[in-house]
Amino acid sequence: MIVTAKNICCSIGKQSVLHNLSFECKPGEVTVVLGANGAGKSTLLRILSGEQAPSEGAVLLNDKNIQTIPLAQLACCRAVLSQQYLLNLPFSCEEIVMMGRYPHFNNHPTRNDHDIVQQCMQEMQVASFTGRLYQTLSGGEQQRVQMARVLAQLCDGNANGGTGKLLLLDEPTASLDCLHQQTCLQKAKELAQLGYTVVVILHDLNLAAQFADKVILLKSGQLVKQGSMEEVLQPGYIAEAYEMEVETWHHPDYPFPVLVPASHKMMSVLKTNNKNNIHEYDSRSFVKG
Ligand SMILES: Nc1ncnc2c1ncn2[C@@H]1O[C@H](COP(=O)(O)OP(=O)(O)OP(=O)(O)O)[C@@H](O)[C@H]1O
Repeated sequence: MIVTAKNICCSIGKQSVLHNLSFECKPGEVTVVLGANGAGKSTLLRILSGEQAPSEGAVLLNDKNIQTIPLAQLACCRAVLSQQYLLNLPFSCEEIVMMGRYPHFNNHPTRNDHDIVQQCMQEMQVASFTGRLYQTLSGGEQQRVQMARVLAQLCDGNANGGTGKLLLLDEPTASLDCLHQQTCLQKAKELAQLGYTVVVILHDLNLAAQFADKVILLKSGQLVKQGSMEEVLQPGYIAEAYEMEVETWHHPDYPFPVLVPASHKMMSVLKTNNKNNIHEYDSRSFVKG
């Protein structure tokens, strides 16, 4: 599914939150939205999901204005992981994941729905929480259950094709440990490779470097830069968006750069090329093991 944002503007009261944003998110790609706190990332995601209408401009899904697509139809092809889920009712974990299947059945879930719930719980490593009350889980465990729910919403069982599906994730790794950050974004990448269109808000520049095909970098609701990961994750653009200096390090064994705050230099293991603020490791300086 091609997602086209056309001249998106959003005002809340007198505050202009998003200014004239235009971009395209394509199937097969993970698009990462970056920007400082308050830059407008979550507002943009709500507009891309159809939950909120822009003040001006439009979001098109395969050339169709998302605001004209019936909710029941939208729920079968796009899933959203929001930042926070406050829940006061005593649902079990599998009941939460089953909520992702609600758009797909009328009164009772089928065997296929139950199978998909189990499969998605296994993929997010939450199958062992079956029978547990959701509220009794830790923050990161709850986040993984919510991720299983959005996967279940878009899953179509054995076929598992991704054509025509849109996955929107707002800081999916915020509460996750480093292993589960990798599991979660690896899953997002796999789904993109199956043909899903995936949009992820992240704060960690290094996770963005590792998983993004495309990056949209915002500052105060305006586009700083959009393009491939290599084009956008440049010290100059990062400084503009975050008012923080970073350095970009490259290692010959890794296809993506490492971004570090400029104050934390490891001069002993670096060969410095200050011209572009880019550093290259001397790999012989590292001892494996
Ligand atoms: N309902 C609202 N009423 C007033 N201001 C709002 C409302 N929703 C968002 N804003 C403001 O709009 C701006 C963008 O908010 P948004 O949540 O999109 O930022 P964000 O980039 O997702 O931030 P963060 O990284 O902190 O999650 C912020 O300044 C926020 O205070």
